[in-house]
Amino acid sequence: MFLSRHRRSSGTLRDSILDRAGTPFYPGDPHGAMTTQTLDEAVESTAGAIASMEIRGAATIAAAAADALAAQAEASTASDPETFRRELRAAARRLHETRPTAVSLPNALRYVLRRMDGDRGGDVTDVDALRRNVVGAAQEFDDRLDRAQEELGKVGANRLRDGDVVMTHCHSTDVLSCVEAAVDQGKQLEAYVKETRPRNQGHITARRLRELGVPVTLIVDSAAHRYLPEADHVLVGADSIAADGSVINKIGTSGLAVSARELGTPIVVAAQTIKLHPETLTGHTVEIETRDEREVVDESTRGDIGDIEVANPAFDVTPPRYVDAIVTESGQFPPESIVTLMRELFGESADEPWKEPDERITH
Ligand SMILES: O=C(COP(=O)(O)O)[C@H](O)[C@H](O)COP(=O)(O)O
Repeated sequence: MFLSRHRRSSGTLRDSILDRAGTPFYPGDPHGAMTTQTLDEAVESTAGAIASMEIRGAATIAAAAADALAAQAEASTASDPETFRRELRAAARRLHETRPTAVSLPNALRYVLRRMDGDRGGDVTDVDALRRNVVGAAQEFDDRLDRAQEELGKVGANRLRDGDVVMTHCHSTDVLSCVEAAVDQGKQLEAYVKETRPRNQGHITARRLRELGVPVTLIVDSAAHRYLPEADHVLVGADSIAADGSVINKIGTSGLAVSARELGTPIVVAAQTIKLHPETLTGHTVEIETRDEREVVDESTRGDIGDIEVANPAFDVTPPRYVDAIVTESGQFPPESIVTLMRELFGESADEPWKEPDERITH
């Protein structure tokens, strides 16, 4: 199915890493008792690929993390349930520490770990039953991601009319799903695609849109204001959505949204509900990742410029007043009402099942 291909562009990498055998348990684990156990190579490779952005984009990261937990479960040689559970928690911690901003990552880990004991609440005494639960939950998570992306695509497509021009920022598989559904309905669309410095994810979007038959004009980020009057919609994805409706997405989204509001162009955020950040319900803020300055200036340019600061935040926060609609698999919402959906899906608090029981705090 095409929708899976949106999200699984890192599939070759993921498939190859799932074949490899175990490596020594990672040294950062504070629990000395774990040092004789192993983290599967698939966990290490996936964590490395997420950190280096070979696997990137919130939905793709979430699917890769769930798959890595399944690989850990399949490879585990634990002889008793408590050792197995500790291994899975350690694998989840390794994945969790890779990138801080996309909440789809901890939400994926929560989904799988909460189902590890099935409905027996910690009483499972058989390692094989735990293994089956983890593998089954990871598969179920993947299937739900695919379905959610397909459903939200249909909702987003309803906002797009034949002949519309969209402007995009970064590369979002949720956004592409909306465009694909509109194209499937026979609508002709055109796109202005922002290149999205410093990593140029706009180039991926441009390629995918071309594959869908959408004519693309690639523009530098600073040309957005110049071309916005020709766009009918700004379409962006999200890494996290906070309880107040703020949207955390690739750096440059907030400036684009302010420009679009000024010029009267509607801003639509395409985001499956795994992008809702449950910890923001209790006042926590979303950490914005800062990445290496070499993404912005190469070493020879750095040498020429001399002794200056280079800042490279990967994401920014768009306040809800600049967002017209958040499109999810459960329908579209004004940003201010997303909190209701968040409470429905996550309750009032978010647990951290990757932590050892004695380290957990209630949010
Ligand atoms: O900001 C990015 C990617 O940032 P990075 O390239 O730094 O990971 C995307 O807009 C969201 O993750 C949504 O993507 P999706 O809709 O595919 O989940």
